[in-house]
Amino acid sequence: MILARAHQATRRYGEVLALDRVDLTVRAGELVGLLGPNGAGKSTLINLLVGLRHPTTGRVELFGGDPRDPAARRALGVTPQETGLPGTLRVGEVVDFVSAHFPDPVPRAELLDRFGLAEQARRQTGGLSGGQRRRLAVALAFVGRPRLVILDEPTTGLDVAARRTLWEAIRAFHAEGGTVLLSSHYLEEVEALAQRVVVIGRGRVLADDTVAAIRGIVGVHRVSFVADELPDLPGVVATERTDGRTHLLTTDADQLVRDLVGAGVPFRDLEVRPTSLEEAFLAITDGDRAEAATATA
Ligand SMILES: Nc1ncnc2c1ncn2[C@@H]1O[C@H](COP(=O)(O)OP(=O)(O)OP(=O)(O)O)[C@@H](O)[C@H]1O
Repeated sequence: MILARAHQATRRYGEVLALDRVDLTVRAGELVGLLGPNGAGKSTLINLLVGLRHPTTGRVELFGGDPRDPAARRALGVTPQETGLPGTLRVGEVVDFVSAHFPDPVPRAELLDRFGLAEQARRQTGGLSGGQRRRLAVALAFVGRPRLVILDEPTTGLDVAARRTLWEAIRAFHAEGGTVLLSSHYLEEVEALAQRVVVIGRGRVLADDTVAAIRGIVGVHRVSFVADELPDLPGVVATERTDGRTHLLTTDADQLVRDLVGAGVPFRDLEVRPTSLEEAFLAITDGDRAEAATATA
């Protein structure tokens, strides 16, 4: 079942083409990561899907209806990139205020506990740290037991521990059958949470696939080991040396290991792993940039 959909959605802001014929489908039960550099169009796409903006051309649907129709947004939870909280209200009061809009809200204590805010229930939101405020803003998206949650860069500005608390809460929601679309700059975050990744660059969808497949598009592996001297080896894309280890990036790890053995290199602690999503992401967006430069030329 499709919960949110963009079909050939284009959005212009004057001269700026923020989204260019974007197709995106989010099905029930999915956890989809929206990944892209600054200005790629992630927030614009999210704003179309949640009904804050309308496409210049093309179509968007939410639960089969028009996102600008409040009825279509009933089972939606959203945390935009920037949110404001009334500074003099206590955390618990803010939760109660939002809860009052829903027929069967998550109990206050349960929600705050899930987002690591139980101890802050009586604190005024104006006195919270930036990270605590952000966690509260994200928690509010979950109050009404939505079927679909859309989060625009939920963990921006959070430290490692706070980010992990948020990841756990998102994972728990997904494990209970919830659907999530989240945008992120943190490639590590998308890798940790999402099954599917949609990579956006300059308003276009560059890739829409599993994390493994996105890595596969680039197909680069990292072969690392400890060795002193290295002969010239074919098929090495890049060489790095850190902490006494040599890291070779290659498109054919099997052949590279055969070559190392064949050349009699006395290596130890061999490790072969796929490149991180971050490396894949940089390769895709660099490719896109190169393509654009060629087109311009
Ligand atoms: N209200 C607006 N008026 C004019 N241009 C806009 C507006 N909103 C966004 N843009 C432009 O549209 C493009 C896409 O912006 P958008 O905020 O969607 O990107 P993003 O991927 O969310 O970026 P970031 O990761 O920096 O939040 C950018 O060039 C941005 O400057």
